[in-house]
Amino acid sequence: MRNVAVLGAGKMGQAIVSGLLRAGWSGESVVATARSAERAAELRESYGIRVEPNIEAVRHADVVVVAVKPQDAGALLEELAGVFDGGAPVVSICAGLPVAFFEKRLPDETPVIRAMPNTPALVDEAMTVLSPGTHASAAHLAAVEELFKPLGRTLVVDEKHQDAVTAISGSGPAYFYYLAEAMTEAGVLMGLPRAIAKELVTQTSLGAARMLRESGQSPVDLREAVESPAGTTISAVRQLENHRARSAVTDAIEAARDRAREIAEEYA
Ligand SMILES: NC(=O)C1=CN([C@@H]2O[C@H](COP(=O)(O)OP(=O)(O)OC[C@H]3O[C@@H](n4cnc5c(N)ncnc54)[C@H](O)[C@@H]3O)[C@@H](O)[C@H]2O)C=CC1
Ligand SMILES: O=C(O)[C@@H]1CCC=N1
Repeated sequence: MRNVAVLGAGKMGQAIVSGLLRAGWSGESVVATARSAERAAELRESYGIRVEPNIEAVRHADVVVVAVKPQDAGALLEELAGVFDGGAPVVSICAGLPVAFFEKRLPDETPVIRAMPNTPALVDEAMTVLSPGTHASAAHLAAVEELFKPLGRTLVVDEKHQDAVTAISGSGPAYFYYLAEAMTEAGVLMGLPRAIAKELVTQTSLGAARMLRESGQSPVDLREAVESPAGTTISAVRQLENHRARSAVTDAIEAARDRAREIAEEYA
């Protein structure tokens, strides 16, 4: 693939663009679209990429990434009707919207791939999960996977899992930031300077994430190794259990999954 078009380069689209450029794509090969002239200028200046109207952007694209909000996807596809011939694979990162939403609105046999990345793409640590649509061949899927690989890790799952994926890894960074915020505030409450509390939380998050990745141990084993008998950690964990934190996490993630399902129904 030589040319990629990112339609609707907002927060996630911009993260993808920045990752592609770090991976060696030239500014000439990446075209983005934006709704305002200010945003277009900002993208051109920051990344040296081309910013064009949607109908121009798709013309020479070898892959088209739809990165608008789900509620804007229908209007965007209407704009492309009669212009986009369906020759290039279309990758949707829209939460909730099924492959069928795109297949219904794009030319017959357009290869569509549903993808769920996350914002750590900005530091090449994204989790991107891909699901091929009806007309996406193994070659299309492999090419799109190659596109996302430099941004972090990739996985392929059946589309039926995408709402759960969205709830876990798509939204997931926000849950960690929420915990990081709460831990930092707790440090400040106990008298730590905010900058020190933040550094403690940040390094502890990184260390814990690397242990999960590199130790081969389960989260339970890793937690038990920190919990000394009658020690400090078990006292904290008892409070988390008392406050039903595990149940809150499960309910929160189910709510994200349910919202993805609602989005599909709202915009079908
Ligand atoms: N923010 C996140 O962490 C993640 C977001 N997503 C998905 O990515 C998509 C975008 O989300 P964000 O980047 O957070 O939203 P955003 O609002 O920052 O970006 C969307 C951009 O699309 C632009 N846009 C809308 N209609 C347009 C059109 N017709 N032509 C050109 N530009 C248009 C908007 O002006 C905006 O800049 C959503 O569908 C979301 O579900 C997926 C994974 C993670
Ligand atoms: O909150 C959202 O709807 C998007 C999808 C996953 C992350 N952000």
